[in-house]
Amino acid sequence: MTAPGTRTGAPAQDSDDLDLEEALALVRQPRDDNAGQTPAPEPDTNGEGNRVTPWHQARETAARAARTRPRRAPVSVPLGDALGLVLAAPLDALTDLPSFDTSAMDGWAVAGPGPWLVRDEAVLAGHGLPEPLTDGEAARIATGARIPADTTAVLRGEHGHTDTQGRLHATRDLAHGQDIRPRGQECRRGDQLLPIGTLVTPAVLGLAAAAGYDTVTAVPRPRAEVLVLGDELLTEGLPHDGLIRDALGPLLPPWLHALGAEVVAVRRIGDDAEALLRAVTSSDADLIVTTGGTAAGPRDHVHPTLERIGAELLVDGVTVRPGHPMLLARTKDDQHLVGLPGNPLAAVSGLLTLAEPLLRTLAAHPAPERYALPLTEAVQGHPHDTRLVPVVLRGDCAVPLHYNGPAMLRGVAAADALAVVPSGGAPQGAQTELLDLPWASAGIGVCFT
Ligand SMILES: Nc1nc2c(c(=O)[nH]1)N[C@H]1C(S)=C(S)[C@@H](COP(=O)(O)OP(=O)(O)OC[C@H]3O[C@@H](n4cnc5c(N)ncnc54)[C@H](O)[C@@H]3O)O[C@H]1N2
Ligand code: MOO
Repeated sequence: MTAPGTRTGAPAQDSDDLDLEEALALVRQPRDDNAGQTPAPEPDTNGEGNRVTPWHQARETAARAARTRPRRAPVSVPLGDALGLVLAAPLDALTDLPSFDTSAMDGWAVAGPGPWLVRDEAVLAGHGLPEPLTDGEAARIATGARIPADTTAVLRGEHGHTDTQGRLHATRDLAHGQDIRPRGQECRRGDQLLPIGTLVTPAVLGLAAAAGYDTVTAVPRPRAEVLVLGDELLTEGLPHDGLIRDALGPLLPPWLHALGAEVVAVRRIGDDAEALLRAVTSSDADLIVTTGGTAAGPRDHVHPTLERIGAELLVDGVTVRPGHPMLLARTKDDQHLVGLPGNPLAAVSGLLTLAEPLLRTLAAHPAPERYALPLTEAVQGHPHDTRLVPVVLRGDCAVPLHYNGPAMLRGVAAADALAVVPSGGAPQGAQTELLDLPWASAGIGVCFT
């Protein structure tokens, strides 16, 4: 990645403590009313007195957590379902490619020097072996058709003409072997075309099919289960009477899929501690993702549930805004739970901070290249936490978006990436690390099917 951004000296007010309008204006008009004051000391505990994890470290912990368990056995997957998986076995050619000598052009297969007598029957692609040519003979041939035995070259249609006696003449010099693709030109049967660990892209699917595969051997998608908590959530219609629409039920499954997971279930648990306990203990998913209930309110059941089942808390709070109450726990030897905060942008922050590295390891995806771009505007920082701020990419710059409050999706819905703004903020022009969003990256994540 390019050099990280310079930090501004001006500590900023925590965006969570600002009122709505101030929060909206944060990026537009960086505040400097704290300039010159001593920054608040770095807090290292959450509300429970436990250590919180720095943002970069939280991502590394999540990536490493999944390495402690054996990877699930490779699976054989039909080509139509393999997009976005990673090869668990090398792709060795099952055939020579091309598998027979083939014409590279529409024209005539010719034998020996011209002029040639043209045979009546044409040679078409997809047909059986044509009759051999005799010296001085030509046959009309299509691109991709099998070359008749004893053919010395293919003359392109635009480079030949027939005279009044029906003899074919070349209008250009014709080299021996010209426009014949010999069998095995691209590979021989058994050649390794792609190594283990290759991401299955559309091009890989095409190559696998060409090389004779109906299925590929791949790392299976890790199975994820989503548990949506909260009694206040509606699944349809307009918000009313203090109830709001569930934004995370629709957001998470396709996003998790883009991160490499197979979402096996989405369950709505409400604020029912016993239902949450049952759902967690009965799940055989590799990853359970909960939404809401991470804080310490009377209805926040995630921590007590993890305590009841003796789960190991690997990350309990992260120095990132939004999303700092996010958590990662090991619930069984081969199962993790990511607790996403209920505020929707905070949940996105948790998804990218904890679920993405964990799933990346489980799915054997390569880590994305870290990169940075300059910001078109200064971005206000948190005094001691990293901020994740939605941006759009324009040319070689990142343009911060304004609707970036923890409860807002308006910014991220228009964004290409999240800017990783260090504590203290980033001035205009600062090179700032970016996390691409799956629909905007050039990677396979763009495929949501
Ligand atoms: N006393 C404190 N209160 C809070 C703190 C704190 O440090 N001390 N942290 C705040 C922060 S920051 C966040 S983030 C939230 C985290 O809360 P929870 O994870 O416990 O989430 P809930 O309380 O269940 O919900 C928070 C908020 O989000 C709405 N929500 C929940 N689920 C959804 C959903 N699926 N779709 C749309 N919106 C959802 C919910 O209605 C609440 O408005 O805690 C703060 N409080
Ligand atoms: O800052 Mo919370 O973590 O609202 O998202």
